[in-house]
Amino acid sequence: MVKVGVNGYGTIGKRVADAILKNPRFQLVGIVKYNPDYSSKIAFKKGINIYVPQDKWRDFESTGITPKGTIQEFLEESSIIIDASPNGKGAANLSLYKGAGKPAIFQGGEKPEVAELSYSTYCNYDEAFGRKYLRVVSCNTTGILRVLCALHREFNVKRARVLVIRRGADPKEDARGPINSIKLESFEDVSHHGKDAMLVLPSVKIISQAVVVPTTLMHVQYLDIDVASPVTRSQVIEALSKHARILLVNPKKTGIDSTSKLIEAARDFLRSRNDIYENIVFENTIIVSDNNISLIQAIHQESIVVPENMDALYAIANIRLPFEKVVEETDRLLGVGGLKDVF
Ligand SMILES: NC(=O)C1=CN([C@@H]2O[C@H](COP(=O)(O)OP(=O)(O)OC[C@H]3O[C@@H](n4cnc5c(N)ncnc54)[C@H](O)[C@@H]3O)[C@@H](O)[C@H]2O)C=CC1
Ligand SMILES: O=C(OP(=O)(O)O)[C@H](O)COP(=O)(O)O
Repeated sequence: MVKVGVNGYGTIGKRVADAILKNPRFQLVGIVKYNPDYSSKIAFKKGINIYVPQDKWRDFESTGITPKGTIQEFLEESSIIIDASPNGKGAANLSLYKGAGKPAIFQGGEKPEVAELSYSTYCNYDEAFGRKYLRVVSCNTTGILRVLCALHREFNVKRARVLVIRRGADPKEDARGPINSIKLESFEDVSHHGKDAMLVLPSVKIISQAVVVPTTLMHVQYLDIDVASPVTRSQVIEALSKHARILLVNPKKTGIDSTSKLIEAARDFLRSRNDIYENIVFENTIIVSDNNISLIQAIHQESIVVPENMDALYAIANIRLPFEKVVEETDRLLGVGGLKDVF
């Protein structure tokens, strides 16, 4: 078993740690926690090893948590690190990983330069082998790239424009906003998603813009895509349906026409943490005209990148399986696609 450590146990780190626990190819060495908060206590009670900064050791002990070791020991005992630290902190952590000679997978909140390759399974899985540092692109970018690369495999995508309607905060982030506003994501003309997506899929011209809305459940995206030659709507539906990580939902049949109902369905389905690993494409919104395709999809920001982090582990651990096999294995262990039965 390949020994994997998770540095940072927030929204992404706790989900990736749980995914590692489900996969017999990998052993979760433990997590690094920086404060003895409620999530440290829950992880400790679940039997997960907790590594801490040396100067925080007593704080953890005084709340009843016995650390397994220090960050230095975490680095020594892990063969691969998944860095799930807050935006920008991964770049500082890189020197720790380099010092310990350990490969690492970073998240999309880091600048691309943190890693050798910005990564998204449906697009550049094969390029990830032999790399020491990978960066799984952000949640919106992952959602965009899954659709673009699923279509690119069949129809040769030429250009895409994307409007990202971005959630304001994750459910636990009670200090973020906006509260009563729809806000431009930045002062720039475009958002980072298109530029990021082009690092992974350079042959396609991708432009994105984003607004931020007062909701915590999911992002919503509008994609407008040109392919090389005319296609039909049924060809597009067939191409998207080939992939378990893209789920078509028909609002007329299911009554699901919102992010809140999607999350409720995931809750009722007893998905852990009501996670939705799949892009949810609203089937009625797929419009195809000649060589142009447009659609609206919802992306569960807290969990969408978990499958891609797991696939990236195979590549960085040099477990050389074909694309289809690694995707099937990750999806089966996480239960990706299971929601299809209820939609
Ligand atoms: N939350 C989301 O919707 C998504 C986040 N991401 C990316 O994943 C990364 C992590 O984001 P979240 O899990 O949301 O953050 P988070 O704030 O929920 O969790 C980060 C955790 O890292 C810990 N930490 C603090 N200093 C650290 C350090 N120096 N090194 C390692 N960990 C440290 C924090 O205590 C916290 O528990 C970011 O790059 C973010 O952009 C990607 C996709 C979706
Ligand atoms: O990767 C995400 O969004 P993004 O794809 O819009 O950059 C996550 O929702 C994290 O966003 P945050 O940096 O607002 O916490």
